[in-house]
Amino acid sequence: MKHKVFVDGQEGTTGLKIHEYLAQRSDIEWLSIDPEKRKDIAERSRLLNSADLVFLCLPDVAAREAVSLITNEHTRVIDASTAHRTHPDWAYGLPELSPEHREKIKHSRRVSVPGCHATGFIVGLYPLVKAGIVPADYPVTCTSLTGYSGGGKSLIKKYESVADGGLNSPRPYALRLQHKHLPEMQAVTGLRYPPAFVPVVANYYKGMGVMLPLISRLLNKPLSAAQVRDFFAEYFAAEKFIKVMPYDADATLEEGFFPVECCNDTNRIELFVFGNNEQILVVSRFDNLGKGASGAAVQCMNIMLGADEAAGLKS
Ligand SMILES: NC(=O)C1=CN([C@@H]2O[C@H](COP(=O)(O)OP(=O)(O)OC[C@H]3O[C@@H](n4cnc5c(N)ncnc54)[C@H](OP(=O)(O)O)[C@@H]3O)[C@@H](O)[C@H]2O)C=CC1
Ligand SMILES: CC(=O)N[C@@H](CCC(=O)OP(=O)(O)O)C(=O)O
Repeated sequence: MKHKVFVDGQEGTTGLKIHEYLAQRSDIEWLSIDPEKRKDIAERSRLLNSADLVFLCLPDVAAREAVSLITNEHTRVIDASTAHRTHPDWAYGLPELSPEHREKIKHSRRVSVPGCHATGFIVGLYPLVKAGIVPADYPVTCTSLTGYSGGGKSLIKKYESVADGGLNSPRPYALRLQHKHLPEMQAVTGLRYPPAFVPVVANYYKGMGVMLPLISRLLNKPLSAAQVRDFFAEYFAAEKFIKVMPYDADATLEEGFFPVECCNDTNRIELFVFGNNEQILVVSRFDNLGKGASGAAVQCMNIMLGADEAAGLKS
């Protein structure tokens, strides 16, 4: 039996990528919308209600609207937007966090795909808070480097338009420290206060490095960087898409510099721990359009449909 799948927002960055992932799948019947009608509410509504599963690859407002257009009990939804990530009735689409997260995704009719920055942050912090190593009131800071495709069609156009130019150097943004991923970062990890989070976008297409510094003596259990690395290795041992890198990871650097594009075109997160007995730096590296968006959405779909979780995805 084929599963009928519709992507609302099929012409966008995330939607096109999902199509790429699913085009060769023999278990999927693709319901396509006439590009001319992609914002026609009646046509969207017809397709949303005809599908077994829909991906919402839309701005938040349009994603909320799409959900309101679904009037049957059957259609299952995977939303790539920020709209439902902390909604208690929605599953958070990061199955690697715990068996409970994976189970909730499997049985849910509504799944929200994590934000790209949030993905790297939560993978590095959730296990440490859960184990009581990082206290819930820890003063967490984070800096995250992303390629410009993270900003969707409009940012891609801006970076790639010769006329605009002038975007060569990295640009920190969300400097009011109120980035839209903060609610999920705080809610999913169980932190008492939101982190001080600074994203930086730079002039390359895709690839992320999310950096989370910790000070050992401020932890509940003052582990060294090497011990934190071993903790992660055990925590994620069974996970196909999370690769905990060796502690002594200098060999993976380029003359001391950290390359952020090494996981591009995969659904893999590489988790590094650098540092010493006092200072710890947790870094996650992944493709913002892979595990940071479309790859994660397809992984959730696989879980929901009872298919091989890794089907069509590169680890
Ligand atoms: N890019 C990334 O790395 C990530 C993106 N996301 C999230 O996924 C969602 C999609 O992002 P992305 O693909 O990058 O965005 P894009 O801007 O590239 O694509 C969004 C698409 O939605 C279409 N659209 C807008 N409004 C409507 C509407 N009312 N009805 C139907 N279609 C509509 C747009 O149409 P048009 O073609 O006319 O512009 C466009 O094709 C966003 O919420 C984003 O925040 C999440 C994680 C990472
Ligand atoms: C470079 C850039 O602008 N990136 C986007 C994040 C992309 C993403 O994860 O968006 P969602 O929150 O919708 O998932 C931003 O920081 O807003």
